[in-house]
Amino acid sequence: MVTAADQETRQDVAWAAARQLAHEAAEPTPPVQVPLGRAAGLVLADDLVAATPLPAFDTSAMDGFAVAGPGPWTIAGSARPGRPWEGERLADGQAVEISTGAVVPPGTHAVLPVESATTGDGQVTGPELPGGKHIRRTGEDAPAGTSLAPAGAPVGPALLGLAASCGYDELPVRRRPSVRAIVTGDELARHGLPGPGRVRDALGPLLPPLVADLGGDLAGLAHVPDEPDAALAEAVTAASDADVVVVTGSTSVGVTDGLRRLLAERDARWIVDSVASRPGHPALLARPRGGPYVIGLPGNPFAALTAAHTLLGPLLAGLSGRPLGSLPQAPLLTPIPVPAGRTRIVPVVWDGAGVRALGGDRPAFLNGAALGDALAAVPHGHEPGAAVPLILLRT
Ligand SMILES: Nc1nc2c(c(=O)[nH]1)N[C@H]1C(S)=C(S)[C@@H](COP(=O)(O)OP(=O)(O)OC[C@H]3O[C@@H](n4cnc5c(N)ncnc54)[C@H](O)[C@@H]3O)O[C@H]1N2
Ligand code: MOO
Repeated sequence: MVTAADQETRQDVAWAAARQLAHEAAEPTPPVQVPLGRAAGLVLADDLVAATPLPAFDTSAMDGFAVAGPGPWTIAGSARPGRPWEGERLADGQAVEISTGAVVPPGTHAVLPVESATTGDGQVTGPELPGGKHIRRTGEDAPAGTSLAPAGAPVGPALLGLAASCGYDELPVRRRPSVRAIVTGDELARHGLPGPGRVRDALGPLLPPLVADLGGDLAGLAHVPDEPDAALAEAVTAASDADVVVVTGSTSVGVTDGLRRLLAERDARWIVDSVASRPGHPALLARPRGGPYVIGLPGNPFAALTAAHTLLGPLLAGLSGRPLGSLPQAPLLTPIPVPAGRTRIVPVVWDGAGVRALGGDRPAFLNGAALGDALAAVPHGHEPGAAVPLILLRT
């Protein structure tokens, strides 16, 4: 439970509140206009509005005959996509051979599909059709001026196609925020087997795809020794061209964990200074005066992964103008003990009507997360079968 005093100090912030605070702290990057071909994966900076009615003209939904009045009908020409019928208005008793997607001539009552039509001697016959049958009317999908997607919507394949259908050549978007990562730890090895006093760096390989999944552009990743403190200070200064600096393995209170000392020296504004979650408790988010946002992820790899989803994901969403949205939920079928006042983050897999905890989730062990479909955020007092929020790990 977060008390008013905790909110003031930003310590032990409840897990859901930490996500919210990280999102709210972000000032969105400025909008830019980019050609459609470069907009995929970015976020709309403005509503996407239909400039014309959609469809923009009455169009045939079938290959067949546009007919006027009761049959039989005399065939008076043809209408093809991009090549409308040249007459002015179809008179009763007339028909025009028409293709799907062609302009429906004025005066048309309905389109008779070719499968229902009988032709001969320049005439066509067929069953009586209700007015408007097989005609897609102007503006039937959306009248001009309709807002089709709100600012903050991610630009995916369908949105790009929709924008093109509306006649857009460029879109107003926000660029992906840039991230620089600093991995600290004198014990870390980047190749070969772990052994006494020697830990393989798990976060160097984990961070680039994670940053991309969370909506950022990783501009660089540096390995920095624990001591002296000046090494971390220099690395953070060198990373200040990014929107966000992520530092791993320096969040705790030991002599080799200098991040909090550095943030104090730089008069940083605290946004989150530890989260009431397990793992990921020492995670932090602060902003030194005049510098980029700084996120501290715990050195334990699974703790770092959960903390990135808690703080980095929402911060990047806010920077790119995406709403935080509510998380999907599913019943968690496995009993999970959760200490009072904490949220446990556990890897889960889909299992029929709900999700099942996988295990393999001690703070330094990524086995469960490597195989999981999602991370479940489990509150204190959870009963098996009750729904919990999920952070999806696969799409
Ligand atoms: N007195 C206290 N000590 C600790 C506390 C505390 O509240 N009081 N919190 C513990 C928790 S919880 C965590 S999590 C860690 C966080 O520590 P740091 O972020 O400062 O990280 P380190 O101490 O450097 O490393 C912790 C652990 O993780 C290993 N590590 C570090 N980086 C990597 C990497 N890139 N790849 C793989 N493994 C890594 C490191 O060897 C340590 O074993 O603090 C606790 N202590
Ligand atoms: O909470 Mo730490 O983040 O246990 O590993």
